[in-house]
Amino acid sequence: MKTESRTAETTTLFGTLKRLGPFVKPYSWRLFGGFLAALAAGIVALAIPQVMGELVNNVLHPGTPTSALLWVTAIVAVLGALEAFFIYLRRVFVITPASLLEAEMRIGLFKHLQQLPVSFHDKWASGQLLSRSMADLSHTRRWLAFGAIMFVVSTVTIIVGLGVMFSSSWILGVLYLLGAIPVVIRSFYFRNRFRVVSRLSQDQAGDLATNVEESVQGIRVLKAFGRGQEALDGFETRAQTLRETEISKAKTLGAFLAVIVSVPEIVLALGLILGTWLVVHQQLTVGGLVAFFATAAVLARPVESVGMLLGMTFATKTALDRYFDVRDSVNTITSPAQPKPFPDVDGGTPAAASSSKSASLELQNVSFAFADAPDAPILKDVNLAVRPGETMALVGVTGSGKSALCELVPRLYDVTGGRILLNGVDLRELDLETVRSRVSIAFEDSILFSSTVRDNVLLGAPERTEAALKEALAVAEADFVNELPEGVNTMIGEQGLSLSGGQRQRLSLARAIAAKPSVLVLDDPLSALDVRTEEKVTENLRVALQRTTTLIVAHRPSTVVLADRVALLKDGTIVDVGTHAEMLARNADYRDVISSFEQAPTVEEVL
Ligand SMILES: Nc1ncnc2c1ncn2[C@@H]1O[C@H](COP(=O)(O)OP(=O)(O)OP(=O)(O)O)[C@@H](O)[C@H]1O
Repeated sequence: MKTESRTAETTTLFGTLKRLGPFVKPYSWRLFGGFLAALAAGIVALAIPQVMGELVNNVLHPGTPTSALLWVTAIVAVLGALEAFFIYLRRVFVITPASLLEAEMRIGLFKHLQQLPVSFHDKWASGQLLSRSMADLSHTRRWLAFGAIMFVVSTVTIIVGLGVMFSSSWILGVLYLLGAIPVVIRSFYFRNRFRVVSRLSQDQAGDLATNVEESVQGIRVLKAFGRGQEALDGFETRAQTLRETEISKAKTLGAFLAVIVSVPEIVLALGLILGTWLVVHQQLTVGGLVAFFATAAVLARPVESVGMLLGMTFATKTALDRYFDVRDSVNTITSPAQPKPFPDVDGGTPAAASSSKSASLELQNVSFAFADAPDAPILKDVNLAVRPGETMALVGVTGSGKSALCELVPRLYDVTGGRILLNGVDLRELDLETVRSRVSIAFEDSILFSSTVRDNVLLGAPERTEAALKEALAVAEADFVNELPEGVNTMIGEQGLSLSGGQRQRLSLARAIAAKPSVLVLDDPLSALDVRTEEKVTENLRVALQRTTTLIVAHRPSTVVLADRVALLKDGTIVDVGTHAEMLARNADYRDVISSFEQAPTVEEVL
């Protein structure tokens, strides 16, 4: 299983939230408007108890005219309506920017994922990337639209409310403030514990998503081998682990909430005793006591929600840390600051340099090791020169590094030593996009996207014409597309029609051909074809790609024979290059490899 790098918890809450700044900046005025609206709602809510205090002190006494009573009631009702209006206004202000910000961050992440090298994707499990781009960003949106604003507003409301309480009675105010001490102490413990447990739960949710994805992708294998129960058991264990973490998270929050809710209640009970004593000793008016308790009642909600909002803020910090883990991953395969123009060996002007002009391909002392095994190079001191327009077959036993070598040519990985030249220029000195438009590759595992046959084949084509489509399909012997329900407009891929392995390979090959590359790299793209079709395709390729430099990984003598020359890869290096006949005559290793291709499996091998 892929294990992405989980960064240690080194960032502070402020440090992480600060990184939202550039994303928030375009919407700062609207978010500020939302904050003001929420603040106004809080202040209006606080004004209601004051009006009630006035009511008790100055209005409610024997002989009060009904009109005065109606006036006060009307004021309370208007204040209530105003509070509701400001809450509505907050939503209007923040919902659009928060959802836009979420979409932008998501698109930014996707763009970054597209740019990151294959070595990054080798390490990171898809479920982790999925949960970071979906759940973590939804969490951030909810926090921004509600949590952040309400956290600030609740804090301000509590501070203002405390001021109001002090103005009613400083003794009661001090009592209320003393209640904050256990809450503050508790919140430190809460912060540390909640941070750990919320990170754990978000990571485990990502692992679970990976688990679902792998099981769905491998459903045929699980069914065929009767391993459904095992997969279910594995999933259940992970789901249970996540559930336990969620419970632990809820318990942590619950324990904190218990303190944050019960302490003010206890303080209020003590306040009632003290307040009554103060009223009896005429150090406080009845109206003042009513206003104090009404304010405390209004503060009960922000005090309670501040705990929840703190939890939400820490969970958002975790979500953002997870998001930036990916955004901070450095793209190691980039264009140089000043790329050289693609060298046009035919001597034409750059404008005339069509992408279908062939180029020479040369590997000079190339070595390569995967990032997770830097001390075990797959390729060592590889030297190989493919002339413009030449077809070079690459032959070697399984696991000898043929695919690794192929993937170096379009810079899916970078060499760890030596260099690869296109028309004499190091790939790393050329613009990356240019390299990838000049080099096209077809893999053994053909990946098709949920789209039409046409879109899949013309994915990298410089001209998306009918002629280019037909030509590529013809060379790849993919005439089966005419039999599909809607021909080239038939939807294929995960959301469309399923194709056989050989059909998929031919479409993948057609895609590489339609790109009209200068260098075509074919990493065993014919392995799923029957021998006759493979021969036909190889023959077509020879005719159609006369001007295209081709490096083809071959597993069948029929393909090798049609190549101009063959290179033998052994122990991570090219040990011999020559025509098929020359190699057969002089190289015992080559004869071994070729005969292993031809040999029918023995009874033991079959069993
Ligand atoms: N991402 C990776 N990280 C580490 N090692 C890898 C990675 N991908 C492949 N390898 C290893 O590199 C070696 C060469 O693999 P490669 O796929 O290039 O061989 P190959 O010659 O194309 O094999 P085959 O003919 O079976 O396709 C293998 O030992 C393989 O296990």
